[in-house]
Amino acid sequence: MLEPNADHRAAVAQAAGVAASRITLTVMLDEWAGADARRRAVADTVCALATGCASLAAAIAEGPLAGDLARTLSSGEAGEGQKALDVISNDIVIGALKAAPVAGVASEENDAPVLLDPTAPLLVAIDPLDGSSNIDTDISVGTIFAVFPRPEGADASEPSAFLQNGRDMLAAGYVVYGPHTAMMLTLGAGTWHFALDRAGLFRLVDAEVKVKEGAAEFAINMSNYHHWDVPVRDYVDDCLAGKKGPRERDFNMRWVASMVADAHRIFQRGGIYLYPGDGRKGYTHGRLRLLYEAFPVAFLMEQASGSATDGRGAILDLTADALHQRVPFIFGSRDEVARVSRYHLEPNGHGERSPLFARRGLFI
Ligand SMILES: O=P(O)(O)OC[C@H]1O[C@](O)(COP(=O)(O)O)[C@@H](O)[C@@H]1O
Ligand SMILES: [Mg+2]
Ligand SMILES: [Mg+2]
Repeated sequence: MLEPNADHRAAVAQAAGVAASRITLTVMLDEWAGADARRRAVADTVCALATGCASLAAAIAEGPLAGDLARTLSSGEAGEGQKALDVISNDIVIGALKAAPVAGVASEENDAPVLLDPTAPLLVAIDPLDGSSNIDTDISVGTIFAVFPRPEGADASEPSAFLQNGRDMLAAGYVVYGPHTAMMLTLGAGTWHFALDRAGLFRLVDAEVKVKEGAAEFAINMSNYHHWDVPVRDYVDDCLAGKKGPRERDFNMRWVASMVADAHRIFQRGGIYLYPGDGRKGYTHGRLRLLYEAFPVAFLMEQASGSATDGRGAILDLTADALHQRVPFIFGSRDEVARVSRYHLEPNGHGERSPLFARRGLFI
């Protein structure tokens, strides 16, 4: 049987030029929390989430050997039917959060908040499994989470407790279950990158993640081109025009259809992700959910010198007005996100755009 042993791993690490042993998430969190009670609560919550995600990684790694994880249990609007693995993921992460100081959980998989310890200081918003359309194809999926304070006196079983501003978030992160399992985490002072080892520990890869500028790579589901509004079409047209267009360089395109995997690539090499609102029924505000998809990724991005917008303003300046609210979501390298914002905010020719390339159309 091919079972990688410690020697094998050390050899790989040596060959890759990295240290074989790295500082763990638990140690980082412990150091960060110190004697501060609020920080300690956040650290315990992130630890609980990490434990849940490590078990989930093991279940996902078994694939079809763990049963038909991709079987559809119910169909939903916007192609979001619930799959078996969605439900398993939800049970695992909520089960793990029972050990943390969390009053309630707003999950993509539950219509209403799930009440845990009503007097606890924190709330968690979570997408237990992002990219569920990819389960049966062995493509990366993920978990996305946001940690909020429980407002004074708020009842965590009520959606209103969760309807907070993006800048109220205390911590946010995601775990991507790819060829290796990785976590991106922010506690509000930078973005940290970890990888899961075979013993189930998240080990530090980079404590100063920075999203590069100047990348020529965009991610969008091109099949929706004819449903987009003018600013988004103009932006993509300009990228597609390549060297002969206003951008004067060729662009590459990627679309994993697991937002976490697209985000993870952008953290590694820059670029931009767009899921705008479009003309299809149910897609006026795009597809992604504000509380547990856009907020956490926007927080991670801003803490890594990237940015995130709905086309009009920073995602983190929004205040949620419904638990499962959708939002047009554009994030990535700061220069590209700023450019897309200009296309939205400057209807007549997008600032520096040459009239040769200007499209006439209705500004939304
Ligand atoms: O199939 P589409 O419309 O391109 O949508 C893909 C997008 O939908 C999502 O999968 C939504 O996440 P869920 O799997 O949690 O519903 C994003 O991760 C992804 O970018
Ligand atoms: Mg999702
Ligand atoms: Mg999901």
